Amino acid sequence: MANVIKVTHEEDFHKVAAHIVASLVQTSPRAVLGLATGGTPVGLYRELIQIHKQGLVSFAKVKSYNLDEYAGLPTDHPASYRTFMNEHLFNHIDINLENTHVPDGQATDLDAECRLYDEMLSEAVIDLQVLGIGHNGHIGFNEPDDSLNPATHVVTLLEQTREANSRYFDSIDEVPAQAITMGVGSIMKARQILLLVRGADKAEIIHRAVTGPITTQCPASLLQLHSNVTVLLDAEAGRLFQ
Ligand SMILES: O=P(O)(O)OC[C@H]1O[C@](O)(CO)[C@@H](O)[C@@H]1O
Repeated sequence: MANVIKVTHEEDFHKVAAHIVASLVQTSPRAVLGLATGGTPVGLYRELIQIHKQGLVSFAKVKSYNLDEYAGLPTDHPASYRTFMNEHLFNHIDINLENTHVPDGQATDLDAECRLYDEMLSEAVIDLQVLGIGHNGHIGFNEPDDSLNPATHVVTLLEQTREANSRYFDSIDEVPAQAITMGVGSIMKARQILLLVRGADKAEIIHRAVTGPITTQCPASLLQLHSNVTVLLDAEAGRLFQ
């Protein structure tokens, strides 16, 4: 059963999330973080930058692994997840960029890139994996399906996901059709998971993921099998929880 935390005030959402991440790094300066992109963790990263600037936490020895990256998008494209991470976090803290890992969506052999990413992951246990959830229950880019791939793999994005993410592109036609994503096996291997969920439009899917059946049709529901999951909800996303 996940530890569900519901916050009333929006600003507290980001502060609580940042407190969880920063406390870990303060006690374990060599922590390995699994990081997520999307709109949800932007406030968390903003708070972490603040805490770092106040001299309260250093990321100098931290390693990070991101969940996913679009296939075929140049690394320096404004909507690439590498650009997202650099702009929203890495460029503003003392992390060594060489210790940050995002799958290379530009690799000519994407399957080989997936194997390489898995090899790196197998050498590093993720201490804390930050996650968001898609409207269809996806985590990373692991879309609902009859079966799920546990390892890093190339995924064809569902139309619904491309539509949701088109806000970062000039038009939906520019959203790549495919992405590389860490698999659910790698996600589940993290020692601790912090699932961040905001907004009324996520209320039903997060309720289903936490209290509904464990099914590959809602990849986030597999997190019910993990022993150390914190689900952080804002008031709107948590409206179906008592
Ligand atoms: O936080 P958002 O923008 O709603 O995105 C939710 C999820 O969708 C993804 O961006 C992938 O579409 C995930 O990386 C993220 O956790």
